[in-house]
Amino acid sequence: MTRLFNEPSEFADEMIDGFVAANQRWVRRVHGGVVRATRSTPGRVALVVGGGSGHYPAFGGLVGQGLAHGAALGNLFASPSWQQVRSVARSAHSGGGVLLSYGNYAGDVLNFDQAQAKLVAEGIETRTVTVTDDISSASVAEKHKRRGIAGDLTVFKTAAAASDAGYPLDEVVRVAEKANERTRSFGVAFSGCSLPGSDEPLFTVPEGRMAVGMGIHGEPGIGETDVPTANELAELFVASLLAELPDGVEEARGQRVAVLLNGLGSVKYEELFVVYAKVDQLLREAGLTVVEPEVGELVTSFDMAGASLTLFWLDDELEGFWAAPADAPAFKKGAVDAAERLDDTVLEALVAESIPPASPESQEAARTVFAALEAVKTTVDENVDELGRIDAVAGDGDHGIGMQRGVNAAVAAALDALQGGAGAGTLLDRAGDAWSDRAGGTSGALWGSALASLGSALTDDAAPSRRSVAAGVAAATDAILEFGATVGDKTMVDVLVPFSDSLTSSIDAGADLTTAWAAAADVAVAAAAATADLMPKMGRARPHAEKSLGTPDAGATSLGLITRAVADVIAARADAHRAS
Ligand SMILES: Nc1ncnc2c1ncn2[C@@H]1O[C@H](COP(=O)(O)OP(=O)(O)O)[C@@H](O)[C@H]1O
Ligand SMILES: O=C(COP(=O)(O)O)[C@@H](O)CO
Repeated sequence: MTRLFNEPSEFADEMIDGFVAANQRWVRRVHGGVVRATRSTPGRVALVVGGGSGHYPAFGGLVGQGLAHGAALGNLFASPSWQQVRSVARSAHSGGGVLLSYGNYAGDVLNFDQAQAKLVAEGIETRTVTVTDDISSASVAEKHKRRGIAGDLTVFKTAAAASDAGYPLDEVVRVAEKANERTRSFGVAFSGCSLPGSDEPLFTVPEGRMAVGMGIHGEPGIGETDVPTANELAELFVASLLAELPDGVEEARGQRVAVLLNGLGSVKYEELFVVYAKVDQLLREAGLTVVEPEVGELVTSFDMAGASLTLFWLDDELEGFWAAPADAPAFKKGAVDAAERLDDTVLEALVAESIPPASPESQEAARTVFAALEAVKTTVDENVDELGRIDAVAGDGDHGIGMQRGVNAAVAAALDALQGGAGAGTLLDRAGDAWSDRAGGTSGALWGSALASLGSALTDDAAPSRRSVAAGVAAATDAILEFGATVGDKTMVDVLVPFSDSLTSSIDAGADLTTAWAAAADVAVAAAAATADLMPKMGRARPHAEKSLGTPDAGATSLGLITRAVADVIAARADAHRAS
């Protein structure tokens, strides 16, 4: 369990502060994460990595010469927001384009993809390679769906070395994709982990048992056995990984492999070395040549007890890049050339954007929107634990705190906008931007997009009409549907679509906004409860499908609660107008 923390909600930020203070030789803080403290050669590809915090040395510990140029650092076990990724990429870019690389998790994909689209739109050539090395997480036929674990390191290391060799972006992508195809990992866990301030572990493994193939956020594995001896574990690791050769490798005998034996958080280095002795012996007996192995903590899962083995099947090109020098806080190899240190100028200072002019009617509407956001905040605060509990049944238990982080930031940004004279459109746009930036994860990206779309529909020009509100909700629904879920997948879409349909049809039938919204909120709350009967098909909950039957979806539940809270604000405003 985590013993040392101050305010749990501040843990990730305080951890990054300390990490940067202790590693100024290598890294500098930027909005959203860290970048190298040394100047990169102009025109070289910038490798930007990232993911949730709680996996140190992934991802900040892997920033430095010969490794990543920058890392976007999310909250604990939650992906960074697209704004964080974009900010780190802008700061790391030195004219040769950007390669985004990270483990294949739903929230990360969603946010890194959005960041990529924004970077491309502003003229920075950007590509992505996701890491999919965990062979327990999907079959070979679906290997593109696999999660990324310790294999992050081999992909990042070789991509960075290719960039240092002057390869252009297309070629760095080719090397990273080849490295990913040739990297295979297999992990086991002996205990779960507890996040700071939590009374309950996020997940557990029964005493004396070993979860085979469990993921680094407690995603279920492929089986459970009694805890084996160190030699038996080595045998399991090696046999499992030799049973699946990557494309382009016909037989194991005669191959050269880099080997990573990774501790997941609270297994001692000494234990790892005992396991490694047998791993090394077994690989040599199988006719493999081991090249520059690594034993230690490379990608962890907070204080989880467990380990993983990674085989990186080398060819001449990959071996050269694997062996190339690197100098990062948590990973060093050979000797890198001295590079010029950058000064401490704050990178990517957040420029406050001016508030565009708005009509008095839209400014008046902005006050109602602000009151609605405050009501959303109250509802989220009141339900934060329950939302976390629901999410923990099949997800990672952070939905409540993620929503809380998002709505707090949204209300603060909305207040700034209101004080600056914003109309309803701009206020919603600023609130959405702050929500996704601060919350990160899946729901942060979804809520950010939804508020921005609603804002575009309401504009700053006129008082919103009941028709423009319904059109705005429909636009927000379309924006969420862009993320790929459809009705029946057990997500917030199962609430948003019937809510929006009900609102539009009541208004088309002549209802006023108060009546139409209240009726639609009833539909939303009922639809949220009905998600209990569905099996999840998206996001973190997907692999836990059967566990989630009988429990509603967390994102659907919070949306149902929010529609009801906003209904009360709309009704109160209508009463006030009638009275005045
Ligand atoms: N593609 C998607 N489209 C719409 N909603 C989604 C999608 N993927 C996940 N969700 C919603 O996001 C919620 C998870 O949010 P949250 O727990 O805050 O994010 P994270 O999984 O990043 O921790 C789910 O309960 C579900 O309602
Ligand atoms: O947890 C992570 C990403 O999870 P999402 O739930 O998909 O946001 C992160 O730790 C891995 O980068």
